[in-house]
Amino acid sequence: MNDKKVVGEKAVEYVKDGMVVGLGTGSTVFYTITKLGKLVEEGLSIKGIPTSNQTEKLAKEVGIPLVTFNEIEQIDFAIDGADEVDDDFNLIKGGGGALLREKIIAKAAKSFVVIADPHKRVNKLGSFPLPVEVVPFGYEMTMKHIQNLGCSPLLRQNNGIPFLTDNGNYIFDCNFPIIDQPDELEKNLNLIPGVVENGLFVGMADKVITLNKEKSIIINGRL
Ligand SMILES: O=C[C@H](O)[C@H](O)[C@H](O)COP(=O)(O)O
Repeated sequence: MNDKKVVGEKAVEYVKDGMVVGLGTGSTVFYTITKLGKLVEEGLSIKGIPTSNQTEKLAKEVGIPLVTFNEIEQIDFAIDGADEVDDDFNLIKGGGGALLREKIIAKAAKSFVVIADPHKRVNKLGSFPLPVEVVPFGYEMTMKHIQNLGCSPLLRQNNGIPFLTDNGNYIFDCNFPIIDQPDELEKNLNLIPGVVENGLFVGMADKVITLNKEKSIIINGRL
């Protein structure tokens, strides 16, 4: 079994009948959502709230009933992947461009569980370029302000056309040197006019499910 499947399916064990479940985005949580779909078919009663159009489509395909924010008071449990996880369980997310909705859902969840194959574990964040979502208006100027924080921002593109998030925004992938103070950087980025959100998730993960070198499941965190 591949690593993503192992951690992705492990997270499902925390999902209980009656829960509203935040459904993350990406190739790891794909396995979580697929497995949840099977359990729903067998009688598990949950409602999902998706973090992207891609996840909404997948959840519908596998038969998970979905809700929107106007139908719920809170999210019981959110499950998502990450691009990097540091020793303090801070994350870089947004490799797939879904960081804004992912952060809204993680923040709204009573518990937020991250599933990460071992390659995602780092001592300090920063090897993976940090995704920063910006509004298209004035993005050239927004880029300069981001650059002044000490990175080289690269506008994410597909065949020469700017990548658009589900929210109609652009993404800058920002190469910072090692990120020593992710909490400070997260705040400073979000103070720039034009920045909608950035992919630093600081102090948000309650639990991280990963594998050790021997491929045994390791579960760390606060839950
Ligand atoms: O925007 C995408 C998300 O933040 C993903 O959770 C992250 O990129 C990890 O994705 P994957 O599980 O495909 O590595």
